[in-house]
Amino acid sequence: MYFNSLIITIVCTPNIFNSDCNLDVAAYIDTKLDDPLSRRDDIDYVCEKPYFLVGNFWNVFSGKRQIGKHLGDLYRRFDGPYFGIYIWGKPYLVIRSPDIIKNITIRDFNNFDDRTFACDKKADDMSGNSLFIIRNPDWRNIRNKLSGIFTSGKIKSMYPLMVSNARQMQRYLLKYDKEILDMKEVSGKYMTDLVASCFFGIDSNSFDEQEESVFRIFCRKMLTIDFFQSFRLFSYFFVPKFVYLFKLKLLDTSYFRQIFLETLSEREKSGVKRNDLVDLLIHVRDMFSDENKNGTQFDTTCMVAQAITFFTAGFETTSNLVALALYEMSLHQYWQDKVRKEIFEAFSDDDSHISFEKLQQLKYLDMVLAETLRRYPFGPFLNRNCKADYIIEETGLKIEKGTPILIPIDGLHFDPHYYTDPEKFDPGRFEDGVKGYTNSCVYMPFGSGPRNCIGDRFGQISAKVGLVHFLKKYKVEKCHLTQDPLVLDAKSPFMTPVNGLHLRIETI
Ligand code: HEM
Repeated sequence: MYFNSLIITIVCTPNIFNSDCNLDVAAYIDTKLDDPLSRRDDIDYVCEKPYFLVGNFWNVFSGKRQIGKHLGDLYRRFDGPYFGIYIWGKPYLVIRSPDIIKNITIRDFNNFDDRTFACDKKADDMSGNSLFIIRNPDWRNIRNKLSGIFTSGKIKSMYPLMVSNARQMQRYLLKYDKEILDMKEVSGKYMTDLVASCFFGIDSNSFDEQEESVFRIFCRKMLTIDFFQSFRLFSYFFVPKFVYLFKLKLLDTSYFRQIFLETLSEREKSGVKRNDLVDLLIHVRDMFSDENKNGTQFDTTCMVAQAITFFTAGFETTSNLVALALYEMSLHQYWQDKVRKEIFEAFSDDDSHISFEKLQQLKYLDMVLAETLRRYPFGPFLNRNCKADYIIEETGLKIEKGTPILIPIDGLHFDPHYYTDPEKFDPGRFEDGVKGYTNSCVYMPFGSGPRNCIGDRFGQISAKVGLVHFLKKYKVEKCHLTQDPLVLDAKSPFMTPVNGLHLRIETI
């Protein structure tokens, strides 16, 4: 017992790393650790026994378990509305109850409107201005300005660009009839070209086999998780002090910044319009050019930061979704046939294209995507910072100001209370859509509340365009290189397969 307390004291000491660490919560969790799985009579609160420095994340830091799955494991070990864990000496409150999640992310959002990530404009003006990371009041100001950027109408005007990219993928695949391909790489190329044309206004020609596209090389480089990248990501997520101390940049985005600025200057000189994100951001910047309140002017730096954010937040998430949907359909041919039949029926008589409107009516494709996102939510947990002391009314627990909150999406998505036979790939469970599940906060692949994903519609439409064009011409099958069950990359904070996704493709 004494040893436990000693360890906890040492574990809590590295608050030098976390000036905003909430010591009261730490003390509260300490009192519970004599019997880590015990409960207090008055409140339903249990916590995990932490280890020196790594807290409850040894499996994650040692590369044994993907972070989302690890949080899911913890979720499954406990019941009750929440539990506590330590990460790098800092206490976190993990919420299990959908009702409390709803209150935190929606009803009482004003008290939880920031994420817990490091945000330092001086260390990194790109991530420091990014919508994903920026804190309030700046976030609210920028999100309001961007609210109209991904409406159905705006996405529709980018639809021809998306279709043109999907056709390039179709043509490229012709050469690989009856061969095994890494579909993660193919969907990566498709999404690279799509974001390059829709967000940066350039053709990146990733399917050109003569010479690898420079844009694609930089995309891959930026997203490769080596030791330093892991350290940087980890610091941004869990040890903000390192970011401020070492002036760490979240990502090396200098190439993308240069490309965006070149396109911007060309557009401004020529006045040419392409209905893409560059045009939309120019419009937002010009519309608010007079405003200079709160230091959140939407200037060129802020504009470039959003373009890079949309690119980083949208590219890998969507290409992952495309590849994983194909993977699941290769294992479940019944669903592949059902979706393909629906696609054939939706194409126009001349067989050349599917309209933007019809794309939205593909019910079985929607169900397959919803189920794929349930099984593999790219960002497997949400996080929120508690702005001021807050009482959970259901239980009376006081969450102290500054406490970081985690919402374990994997845990909820695989909870048999909410999903019958959760391990089974069953798109049929979404026959009536996802709304019921989303409203009750048990389905959150795009997050929850006002700080949810701003690009969810863009991501889903881009994925659908790619899949429709793929399935119209090709079948996918499992082969001897296909992982079954799928192995997730434990080194990545995101739910992405390790070593690609190899499938056999065949022309129809
Ligand atoms: C399948 C595709 C995608 C998935 C699964 C996904 C998932 C998510 C999740 C889980 C969040 C956190 C939400 C929260 O904390 O409540 C998020 C935020 C965000 N996503 Fe996505 N996303 C996808 C596509 C996109 C695309 C295509 C874009 C840009 C065009 C985008 C831009 C963003 C941004 C900017 C945020 C931060 C929003 C804010 O803080 O205001 N995402 N996304």
